[in-house]
Amino acid sequence: MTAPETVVHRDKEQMARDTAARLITKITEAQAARGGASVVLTGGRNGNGLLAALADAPGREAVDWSRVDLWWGDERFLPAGDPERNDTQARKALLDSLPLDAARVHPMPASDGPHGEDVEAAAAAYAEELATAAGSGGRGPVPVFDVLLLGVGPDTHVASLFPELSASRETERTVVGVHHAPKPPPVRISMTLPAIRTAREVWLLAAGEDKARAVTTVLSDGIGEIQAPAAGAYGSERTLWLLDESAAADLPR
Ligand SMILES: O=C(O)[C@H](O)[C@@H](O)[C@H](O)[C@H](O)COP(=O)(O)O
Repeated sequence: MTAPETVVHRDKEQMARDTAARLITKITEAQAARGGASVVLTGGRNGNGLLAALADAPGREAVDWSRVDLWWGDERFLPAGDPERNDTQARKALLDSLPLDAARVHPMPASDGPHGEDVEAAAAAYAEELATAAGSGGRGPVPVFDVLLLGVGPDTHVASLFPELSASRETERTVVGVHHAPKPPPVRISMTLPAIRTAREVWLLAAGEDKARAVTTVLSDGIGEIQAPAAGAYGSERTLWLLDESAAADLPR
């Protein structure tokens, strides 16, 4: 377990800009060292704010986007193209403007795809896609993710792992179906904490005063990962909490 580091930014806009620059650096370093880079995206306002900042980042041309693998940490289980889907929002914020290799962009299944409304089958299919991509060079059944991004919910959820739900207790599978999510829509697909923890670096994004309690709960109160799933989200090499002043307001200085 890597101890969480915190970086506090003036506001959410500065957090997005600085994190975009940080991600460009991390991707270019990975490409120089290993020929490619693997990033797991997250949904939500902070996650999409980061992608929008990347779209405007001066350094974005430094990345060879054709050698970036993109995965999702979670998805709202809706029909393809639904505006509420995380991948729809990511494409609008950034991806559609990048020269990505479509074969290296891995959206989670949609509810009108080959598995229909069977979210468990859809989750199992994504787990299989991860395992296939892992091959022999992966970390067990998932590829080596250079950066895994997570927005943090006001209730300390990350991805679609909500407090006390069974998905947050999963110890074996890498991807599961989620029902009764308190954040709509209720049916989702999510990577599990064991899958998240295989990433080299896990970056948690929390900006806004509505996140201050969640940040303090996890970083100061030492609450467990079932009650506070963000507490179980850490990387094998680094865990970074990227905050703004509002979200960090209740942390001991
Ligand atoms: O599907 C989703 O909604 C996201 O994956 C979710 O995990 C999000 O990152 C958090 O809820 C934070 O969202 P905000 O940044 O909008 O607060």
